[in-house]
Amino acid sequence: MFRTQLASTRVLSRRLCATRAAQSSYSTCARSLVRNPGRTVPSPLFRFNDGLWVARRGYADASPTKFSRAKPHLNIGTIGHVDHGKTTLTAAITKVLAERGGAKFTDYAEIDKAPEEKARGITINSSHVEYESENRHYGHIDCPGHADYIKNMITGAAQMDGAIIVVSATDGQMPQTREHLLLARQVGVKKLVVFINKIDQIQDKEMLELVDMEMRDLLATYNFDGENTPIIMGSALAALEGRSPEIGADRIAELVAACDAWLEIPPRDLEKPFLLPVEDVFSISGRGTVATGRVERGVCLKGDEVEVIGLGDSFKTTLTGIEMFHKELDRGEAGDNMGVLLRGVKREQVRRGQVIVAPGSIKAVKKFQAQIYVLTKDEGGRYTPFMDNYRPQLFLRTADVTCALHWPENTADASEKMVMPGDNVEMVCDLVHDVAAEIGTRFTLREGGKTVGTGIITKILTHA
Ligand SMILES: Nc1nc2c(ncn2[C@@H]2O[C@H](COP(=O)(O)OP(=O)(O)OP(=O)(O)O)[C@@H](O)[C@H]2O)c(=O)[nH]1
Ligand SMILES: [Mg+2]
Repeated sequence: MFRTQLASTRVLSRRLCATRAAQSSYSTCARSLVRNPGRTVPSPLFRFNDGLWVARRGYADASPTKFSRAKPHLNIGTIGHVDHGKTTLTAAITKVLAERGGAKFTDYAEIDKAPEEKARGITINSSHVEYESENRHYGHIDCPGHADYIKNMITGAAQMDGAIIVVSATDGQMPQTREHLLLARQVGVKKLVVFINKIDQIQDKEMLELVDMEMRDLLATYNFDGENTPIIMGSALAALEGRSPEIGADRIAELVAACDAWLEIPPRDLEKPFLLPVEDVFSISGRGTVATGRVERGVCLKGDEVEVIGLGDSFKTTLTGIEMFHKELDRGEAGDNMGVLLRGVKREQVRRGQVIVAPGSIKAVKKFQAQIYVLTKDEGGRYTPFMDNYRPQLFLRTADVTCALHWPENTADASEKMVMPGDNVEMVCDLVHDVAAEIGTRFTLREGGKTVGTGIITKILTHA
């Protein structure tokens, strides 16, 4: 019985979405994507990384009110189809937690009038709120429009460790529910919590069961744990308006508890394997070859064995010295700007664009599939579309290599398909030289001195 119902709701929702998707993409495109005239972004919320502005981890230090490092921090956000209640839910969470002393209430209007941060032509448009549960401190991102979600997730502006996907019980899953799920998967979100919203409008209990079943199916389709993912049903609006706690505030509390229990804190930079992108190389007479750069992740100790990877030349060596500000150190860690002395290595063997890493922790790749956001002309990007075999420069960490963009295998009409400025596409990047990269590594595409796109690796196709 469920199956037939399922099929018919699917047909219905497919029809509904076509109209809705069209509406929403027009309205969000029309939203101000203004080109940035300057380069500085005077915001405590973002930092510049690999040519992109990304939300700072623990950005809430900037707010003197509540932030304390006593509780582990997690970045999350609300995702889901337009109008399903993401912003209402965000406001409701702060309201319910404010009553319990874990947040400052941020009302709907405050969240929805997101600050616009403009940098290097990419407009970042998202709202950050913070709150505390029993065990954790959360930074929470809500975006005002569908196009912003896509862009922010690909560029890394909305770096989420976990997410709350909001689905309206009245509509069930819709196109952007699916699109955001796919993107969440692509950008490395491992776990989600589902909030089925607007249950104040549903009389029929079976309808709720149906939405629950459909969501579990859909989660599994995108490789999330469909069986065990917590699904909470409630009404964000009831919680925000302080009525019917059995579907309002109590359900919000249940949602936060589910986030605490189910969403995992990813390993932090210091716990990850060592990686130093090479920025510059010197030869110091009597001592040997020194490579400099800023440690991206992990820790290194003097005497460690390391691997130099990328640009056609990968080999092992030993760190015989670590230096920072002309001082010798025994240990370097993520964030340090340092020089490392490499045993028995000639200057010509090491080049900017390679990485020095813990052996075996990353490989060089020549070809990968990526989710790419193509900047519009108002964002500083191209004026015209491009086709298969477009060849921009790809910037990844300190590497800068030419690449050819192709449609993935089995794409219909690949030779005629165009990519328009403003599009979000999945394409294959074929590099002229190999570089160290992995799933989740971000890069930018540039042409003639301007950024034309940004991307994130979703699948490795060929190792060097
Ligand atoms: N009846 C009812 N309406 C709700 C509930 N939650 C949200 N709404 C209404 O649904 C509409 C959309 O809510 P928003 O929170 O703006 O939805 P959104 O997902 O943030 O929308 P976009 O940001 O435009 O994608 C508003 O009119 C809300 O008042 C709920 O639990 N019950
Ligand atoms: Mg909203």
